[in-house]
Amino acid sequence: MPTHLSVNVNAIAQLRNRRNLPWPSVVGLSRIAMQAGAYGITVHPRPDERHIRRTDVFDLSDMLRKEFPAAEFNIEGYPSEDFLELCEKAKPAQVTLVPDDPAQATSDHGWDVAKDSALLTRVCSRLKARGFRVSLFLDADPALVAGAKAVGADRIELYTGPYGSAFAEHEAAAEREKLKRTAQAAEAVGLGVNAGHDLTLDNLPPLIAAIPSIAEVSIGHGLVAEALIRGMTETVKLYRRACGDKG
Ligand SMILES: CC(=O)[C@@H](O)[C@H](O)COP(=O)(O)O
Ligand SMILES: NCC(=O)COP(=O)(O)O
Repeated sequence: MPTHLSVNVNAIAQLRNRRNLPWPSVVGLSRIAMQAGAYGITVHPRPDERHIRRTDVFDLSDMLRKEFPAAEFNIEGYPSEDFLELCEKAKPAQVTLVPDDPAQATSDHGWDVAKDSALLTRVCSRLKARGFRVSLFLDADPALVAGAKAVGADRIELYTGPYGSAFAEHEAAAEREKLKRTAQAAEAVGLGVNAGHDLTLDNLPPLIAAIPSIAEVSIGHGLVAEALIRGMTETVKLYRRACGDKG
């Protein structure tokens, strides 16, 4: 089975939030992503609503349920009471638990599953009782896998940030190897494997070639950057025409 693509729309919300205007539309662009064959949509609503707002979560959940009933809606975040209640109301297919501090600029590490085992056990059980798949954001370290299994997660999400920022090939190869060994350890104990953070058109194919069993990747920043590049030529032509330029 090919690796599923979940499109993370945080960056679209961040661009929209620059103005008090409704574009670019998070729901509209998610619809386009789904029409293009994405498997699902990912959001990471942060407590300060710097990008995804609570209302986006409900609007996306409604749109996907009505227009793409087979789509996977994936909500990521730190399991505060507010976050858990948001998930319970929005009813995603998957919740990805991330150990982020509210002030953190972006996700930059996975769970310390031993230290947070009581919290994670309680939260996995609560979310799974609602029928949501639970995935735990984890660093590339096979030693962490037993703890993820023990707290009751269904999947792990490999944190690929160090891989995404390793530009020298020998560094990328070393990171890929750690990710591969962690994925193998997870599969050996029956955990599914997702991956995400700073994946791009360049670094994704070698990752999938090394770990073909990755069930799902969630990609936002690189994908949205690529969409802007690929749409620029056509858009400038349209604006030139709007200026009356017939050349
Ligand atoms: C959990 C994870 O890897 C993140 O990539 C996250 O969803 C990105 O968050 P920001 O878009 O806020 O940087
Ligand atoms: N779950 C990881 C994710 O959604 C990736 O986001 P990004 O780093 O590609 O923006």
